[in-house]
Amino acid sequence: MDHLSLPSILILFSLSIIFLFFSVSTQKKQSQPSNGLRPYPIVGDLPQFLRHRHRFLDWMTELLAASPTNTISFRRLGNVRGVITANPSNVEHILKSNFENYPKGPRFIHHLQDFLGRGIFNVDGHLWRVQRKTASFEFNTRSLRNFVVVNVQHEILSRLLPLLRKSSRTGAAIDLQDVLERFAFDNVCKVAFNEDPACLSDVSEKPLNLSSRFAQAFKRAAELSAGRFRYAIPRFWIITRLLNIGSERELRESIATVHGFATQIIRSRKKEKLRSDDLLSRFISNEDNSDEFLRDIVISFILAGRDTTSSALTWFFWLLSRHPEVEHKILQEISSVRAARQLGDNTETFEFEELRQMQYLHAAISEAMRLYPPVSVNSTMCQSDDTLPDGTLLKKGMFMSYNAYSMGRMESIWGKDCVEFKPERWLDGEGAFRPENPYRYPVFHAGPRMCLGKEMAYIQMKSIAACVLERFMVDVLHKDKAPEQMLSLTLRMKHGLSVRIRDRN
Ligand code: HEM
Repeated sequence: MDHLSLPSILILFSLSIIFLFFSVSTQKKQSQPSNGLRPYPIVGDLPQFLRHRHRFLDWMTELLAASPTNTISFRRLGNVRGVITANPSNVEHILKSNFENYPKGPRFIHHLQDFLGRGIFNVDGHLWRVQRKTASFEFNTRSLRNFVVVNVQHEILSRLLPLLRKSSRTGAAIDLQDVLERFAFDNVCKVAFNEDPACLSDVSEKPLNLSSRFAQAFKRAAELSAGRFRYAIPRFWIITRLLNIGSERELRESIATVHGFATQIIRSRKKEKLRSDDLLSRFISNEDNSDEFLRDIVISFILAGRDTTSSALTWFFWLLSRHPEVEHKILQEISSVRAARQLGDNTETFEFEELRQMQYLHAAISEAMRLYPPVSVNSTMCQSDDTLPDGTLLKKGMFMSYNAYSMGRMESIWGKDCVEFKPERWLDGEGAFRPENPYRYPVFHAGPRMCLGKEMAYIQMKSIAACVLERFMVDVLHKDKAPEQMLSLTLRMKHGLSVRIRDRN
């Protein structure tokens, strides 16, 4: 509050009163139910959203499951209207068949623009196509894949395993979510621009250098930018940004640190003319790309790869703690991969080909993401009036979202056992992994904008899971209580995942 001046307090106070007045005065005047939601005049479905905020995804799932076509419409304050679906035909329609009609749209882009600028994650149309073309070419090169494998192995051997070993000796509880987030950040920074923020190294041994300041600022900038989507009054953040107060002031400072650091690296890399296998070096070779453009690309990639794998693995380890039979099968698979090794090959981590052979582990991680998709809800904007395959009408300017979390829990897609954790559902008779249609399982998105880092993500997740489980037992504290969810840009555990590490031998 120390940044708030008197006029800004008055503005905030008046707006709160107006908002409260509308919420309370319209409580009794409910209109006809629409798909399970009862919109109030002016404030729309907002009171219901607020009431179920703490269990938002499960509430949405109940509504979507109760709707005959697994699709509902909603209306927020200020006549912001939209549709949410868990219906694969609708998802295919918006992400592929009628892709051009469903861009991210100005609302999404505006929220993240200060942070992401014109990076791939935050643009539509021509700007997106140009970045996508270069990026998808690079993501399909063997040299990038090797670069990822080597960096993952290095982070596991030099930081993750020593940290867990130390923790197993002391017996102290650690927050596994935090550890995995630090790992993912180090790793994606190496891949994006060959910088090592060393987030996972022992904090006590590390002075706060420029890259760790970058890491801290990046974390805050991502949290605060995501927070803009959660305002009860949409676009209210624009006022606090204008006044440069509260979280918007902190966001501005964090973004300045992130942008400054990235620009400095880009300039020195251009001057040195040193090339490596990271993504920045690959984009820099096109001399038409400005520093600002390169900065935006790098930041978008870091954001895309930062909290996604850590979110998936955190839920995976929690699910594993409740399913020892799955852990047992993973361990059997790891030992058979080890047993098949050539004599003299003693590397502690796993090569790409060995990871590829771990089909059951692949299934178990995919199954964890079915129940807890890192990007749980994703939104587009309808560009011109349209009708979805299930008959739902959409008007120009409405949101069109799909809910991957609910889709993972739809009986219509996965059958009666849809809420159970069963990696076997992904395997054929021979035990080989059977990929699912991406419109039924849009965990990595689908269609022309599908995630570019999927293979990179599996390399990272499988390497970590295999190396950790082979050596340690991960005892989750309070494992019988479902962790509270926190919906940021990714699905996180609100209070982290407290675990104790024990040496398996
Ligand atoms: C478990 C891990 C991951 C999951 C579940 C995941 C999921 C997704 C999803 C749902 C989208 C669509 C987002 C949107 O349109 O707003 C996306 C896009 C993207 N992902 Fe991933 N992702 C993962 C890891 C990664 C990694 C490690 C990278 C690489 C650094 C990456 C790079 C990208 C990029 C560049 C896009 C934008 C594609 C475009 O707009 O054309 N992802 N991802």
